[in-house]
Formats: sequence, structure tokens, C-alpha cells
Amino acid sequence: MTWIDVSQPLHADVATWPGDTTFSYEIAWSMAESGSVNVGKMTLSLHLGTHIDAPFHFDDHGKRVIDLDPSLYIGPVRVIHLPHKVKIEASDLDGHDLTGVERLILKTDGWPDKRVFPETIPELTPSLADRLGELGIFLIGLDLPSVDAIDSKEMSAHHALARNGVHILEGLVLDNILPGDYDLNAVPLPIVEGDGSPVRALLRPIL
Ligand SMILES: Nc1ccccc1C(=O)C[C@H](N)C(=O)O
Ligand SMILES: [Zn+2]
Ligand SMILES: [Zn+2]
Repeated sequence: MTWIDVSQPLHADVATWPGDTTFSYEIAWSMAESGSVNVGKMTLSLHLGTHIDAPFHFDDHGKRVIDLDPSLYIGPVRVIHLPHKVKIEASDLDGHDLTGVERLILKTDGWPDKRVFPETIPELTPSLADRLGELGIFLIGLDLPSVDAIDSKEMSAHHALARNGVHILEGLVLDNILPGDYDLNAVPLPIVEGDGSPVRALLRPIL
């Protein structure tokens, strides 16, 4: 079975958090100039497209990307569908048996057009973060640009997840993904000081 790409392509028009650094790519040194090769250069916010958050993103004393175990982002994952929510809370998991699940992806359908940055999105509640912690889930992924509301200053979901040892993977493209069990591969770059990192996120159905 082949891997399915669930990442947003990186190009100049990728939707960016309002006011944040957009994506740009240029050839810094062309074949003509160098005499041998094209050498590219890119600039981007570490929180655009499909990416992971390091705790330093929302906590001055939190871990940087280099401190995060890459194994968090490789391995079995459960995808569940929770569409049309304003808030996603612990009780939304009630119908789901998540015994043994370590990585969980929420397909919320809350960011339908990835070319446009959303004005409002479902937010995760601290009660959900606590439930994930109790279940032993250490990675939450979702098809949204944030686990908090767009206008949040408290970042209460980010903090509650971190308190519960749950790591964050944002901006997945799940339109063609059905609920079920998959293998995940979404490893960050070894950015030593990074508060986040873009990832190439891939899913492969477990049959
Ligand atoms: N408040 C911001 C201001 C500027 C740039 C990004 C944000 C974010 O909150 C990003 C989002 N929570 C993220 O984790 O990617
Ligand atoms: Zn982020
Ligand atoms: Zn975030």
C-alpha cells in the first residue's frame, strides 16, 4: 500500500497566519552564475502549511524542535471524524474506543478551502487535552491552523496539551482520508532553535 500525502504544498500563495511571514522561494545562485548548479533559498514562518509546534512556540522555557523525539511523529495513528464543531471537548470522544491509541488525528472539516486562511475554526478545550492525557495519547494532529481559536491570546489548548504531554501537528489536508487506522510519517527538520517545523505528512492505511 502506498503512502498518501496529507501535506499542504509550499508555494508563494500558501495560506499564512494574518501578519506572519509568507512563503518565498528564489534561486539565490543560478546555473548561469555558479557555472554548475541552481541553489535555492526559502523564507517562511515555521507555522504555515503542515507543521509541528515545539513547546517553545507558546512557552519561553519549553522544548525546541531539536529536543523532540522524532519517533513521536512516526507510527500508528487513528483518524476520527468530528465535523461541524465550534468546540471539540472530551465528551466528543465518548463514542470512540481509543484504547491503545497513541497518536490521534481529528478530521474536523473546519478549514475547507486551504487556499484561504480561515476566520474562525473549531477550538480544542482543556477538557479534551486532559482526556487525551488520560488515554496516553502523545500526539494530536488536525486539519486546522491552530488547536486554539484564531484570536486566542491565552493559547489555553496549546498549554493544556503540553501539560498532558500531547504534541501538536497542525495544517493537515484530510479531504481524501477516511476515518480508520494508518501509519503516520511526519518528521520535523532538526532546527536546533526552532519553535516549530514544516513537515511532509504522509499516511498509509493499516489493513
Ligand atoms: N498567534 C500567532 C501569531 C502569529 C503567527 C502565528 C500565530 C499562532 O498562534 C500560530 C498557531 N497557533 C500555530 O501554532 O501554528
Ligand atoms: Zn504552529
Ligand atoms: Zn499551534
